[in-house]
Amino acid sequence: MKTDIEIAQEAQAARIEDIARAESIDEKYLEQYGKDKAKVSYQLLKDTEGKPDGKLVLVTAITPTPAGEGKTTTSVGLADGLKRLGKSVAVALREPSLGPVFGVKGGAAGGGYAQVVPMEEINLHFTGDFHAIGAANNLLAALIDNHIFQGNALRIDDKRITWKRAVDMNDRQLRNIIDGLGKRTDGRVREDGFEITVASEIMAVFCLAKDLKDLKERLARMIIGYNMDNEPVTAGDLHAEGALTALLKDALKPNLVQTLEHTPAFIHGGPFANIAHGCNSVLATRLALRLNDYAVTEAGFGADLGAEKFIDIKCRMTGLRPDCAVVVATVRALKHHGGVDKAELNTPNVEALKKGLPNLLQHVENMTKVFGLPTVVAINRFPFDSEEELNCIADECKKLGVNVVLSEVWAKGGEGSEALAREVMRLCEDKADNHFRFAYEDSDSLEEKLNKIVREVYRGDGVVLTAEAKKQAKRLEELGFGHYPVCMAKTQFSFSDNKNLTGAPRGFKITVREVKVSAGAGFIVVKTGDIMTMPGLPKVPAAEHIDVDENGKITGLF
Ligand SMILES: Nc1ncnc2c1ncn2[C@@H]1O[C@H](COP(=O)(O)OP(=O)(O)O)[C@@H](O)[C@H]1O
Ligand SMILES: O=COP(=O)(O)O
Ligand SMILES: [Mg+2]
Repeated sequence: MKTDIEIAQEAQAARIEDIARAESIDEKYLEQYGKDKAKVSYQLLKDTEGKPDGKLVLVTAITPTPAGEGKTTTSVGLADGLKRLGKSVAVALREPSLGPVFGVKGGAAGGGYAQVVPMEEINLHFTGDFHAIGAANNLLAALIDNHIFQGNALRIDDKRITWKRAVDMNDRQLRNIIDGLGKRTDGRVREDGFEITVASEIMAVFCLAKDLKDLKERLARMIIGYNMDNEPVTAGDLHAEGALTALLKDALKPNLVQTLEHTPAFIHGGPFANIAHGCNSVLATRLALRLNDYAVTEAGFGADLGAEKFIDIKCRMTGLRPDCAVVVATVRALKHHGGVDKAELNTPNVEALKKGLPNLLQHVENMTKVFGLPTVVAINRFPFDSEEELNCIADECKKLGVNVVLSEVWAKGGEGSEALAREVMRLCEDKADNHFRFAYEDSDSLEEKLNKIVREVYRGDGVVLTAEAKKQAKRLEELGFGHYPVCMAKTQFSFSDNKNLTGAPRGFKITVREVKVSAGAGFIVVKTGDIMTMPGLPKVPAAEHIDVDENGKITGLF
């Protein structure tokens, strides 16, 4: 079997202007970045106002193993399958972060014969959006410290600066730092720290902004910390929003590339779903919907994270509504939830598989009952899955009335998802079965929102706020942010806040240790357990297996 990068490098991609033409994107909206990448002006959305949108398909998954269970791969393959059935379709995905690319997980361009191309460029610098977001984040950080150095007219309390510096890398060494060292003219000494760019509030603002004006207004509202009277200080107070918007103006245009089967792919923005809201930009989703009968989009990690935030944050803010949901499940992840060690996941084990099924069933119940969406389980077939294991999942699901289809997109591309594509089309057409709802209401208090998510989605016994978190929550409600939706920052490896509690755990509480408002993004970030916004590299980083030959050909990217 060829590697992902070998398959991608052998691909005969169409010229990006031909992909755009097939999407009826007039060349006046298209800015090419080479022969196989382009940006599409958001003006196209304004100029096609009133044109009906296509159907929105949300792809989520069960609680993943660290390698991931194939949401991106399935999203790409499903879009290819819908195209094979004659539908106009696009896939809308997030841009990969260099953290996982050089860390554990690898790239985020799909896999096998269900990939977006040019895979190396998409996984590395792409069109520079993350660099622009990082620069904007760090310009604001520099303006904060410079304001203090130049006399601190806003009386910023340097013990209450909530704004972090950012870099798109897994670098634990930068989590907690002291800077401003040196001579008096070298700055003011203070505790500081970095978060990974995908956790920056600017990334969230970028992904939720509906146009350039909204982007700038949101940037101005971002709270960077508090003054000596514990009053919020915003980026607008520092007159930063104009410069930040200048840095982001071009990045805000969604990127257009293609799948191996020349299906259009809008790839834009990249928040992780454990430490951020986990969805690609609203602009990219809207473009995919406006130009096609179907838009297939992914929300990160398991349905307890990405799908919950897609619904309770992105849909709540935009009015978007999924027409159906696809829950990706794998034999290996179900065996993992059945207690099998990583080294044994390729060994057939039906008993363990059955023990892991409750994790799948809980995610399916959440999508159908908590969020009211027509749902299908896509079993993402891996090479070492046995027929007996695959039949076991299908039989158990059917016994419980769970809709399930086998997906073979990794091995076969779009041909491997035609059955899934047909089921998705059926679910989207059957509006009677769509009872979309949020997990909580705007009017719920912050603690009520948290308890509804933990009890209804995670099936926990509720939340416990530390004394510090309680103080922060009270202050945010006093400041009028209590009606904001919440963005749960939680481990992706468990419904609980303990990554070792696999399967469908019960009898646990979620400990909230920090509550911080992202006033520009319009939600409250709730840090649980020991979740961190600056991941670290593993013992053997993927970076060690990446190389480039004398002709510039990259190997080892996956
Ligand atoms: N059916 C499959 N067989 C083999 N490898 C797969 C399959 N599906 C996905 N992968 C690989 O697993 C990893 C995670 O896939 P991805 O689609 O990124 O998952 P997610 O989006 O859920 O994190 C990628 O390296 C991808 O190539
Ligand atoms: O935010 C995480 O996204 P994936 O689940 O696609 O890795
Ligand atoms: Mg993915």
